[in-house]
Amino acid sequence: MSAPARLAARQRLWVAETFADTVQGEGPSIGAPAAFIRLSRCNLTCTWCDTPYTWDRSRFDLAAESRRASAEELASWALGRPEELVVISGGEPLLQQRALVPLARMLIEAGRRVEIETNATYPPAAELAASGACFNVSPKLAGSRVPSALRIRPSVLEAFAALPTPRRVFKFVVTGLAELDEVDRLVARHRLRPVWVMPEGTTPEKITHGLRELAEGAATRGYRLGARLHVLLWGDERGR
Ligand SMILES: Nc1nc2[nH]cc(C(=O)O)c2c(=O)[nH]1
Ligand code: SF4
Ligand SMILES: [Mg+2]
Repeated sequence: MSAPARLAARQRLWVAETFADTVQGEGPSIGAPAAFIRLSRCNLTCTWCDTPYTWDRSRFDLAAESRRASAEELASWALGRPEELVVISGGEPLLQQRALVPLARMLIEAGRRVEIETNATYPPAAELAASGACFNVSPKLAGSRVPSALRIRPSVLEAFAALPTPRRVFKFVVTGLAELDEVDRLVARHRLRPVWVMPEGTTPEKITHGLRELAEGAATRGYRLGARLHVLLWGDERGR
């Protein structure tokens, strides 16, 4: 490793948890065995968020819910695992994207695939986009109850849309059939393709019900239906 690379590898990130022995539950790699690095902190406050321990100071002690770890330490944990896919989620991982660059690079150089889950409010830095990581870009809808100006950033959507197709997909958590019209408007306005929609929910029953509700509307629009497979398998279990 060169001296600048060694320095970069020492950059530290706020981490909520690392876990493996699971599958990527969302998006194009659904079903793939995956190791997860969940970063702490988020800039949004979605009502239905299933990881409030990464951001909600009113309910959680974030100092107790997170630790600082270097990019090198996190890469070494993931490279000690057999899973080929490493998913970096949060929280909002792009809040810490400077330190994500060396992490993504180390993983990809070692032959891993990296997917970054993002809420589409921060544009990807050129170095991160060039690292070979793929982005599962998930803009939030009105059902999140986050004010529109905070959750929809047109220039960010356009920056992701400008990346080569295999590097990013757009993914929407939908709380009901009516929200597909809102997805349509965003998709048309910012030319977002390919699109995955998946039902909101933290129980297998709710996901199954949501899938049935969305199936026809998604197919008509040419959207892919995503299950949130980990919820079908393990419900709301943490670390899955
Ligand atoms: N298995 C599993 N797959 C996931 N894909 C995206 C997740 C996320 O929390 O962003 C997630 C998660 O929490 N678990
Ligand atoms: S953007 Fe994601 S992590 Fe942040 S509050 Fe919304 S659902 Fe939770
Ligand atoms: Mg999750």
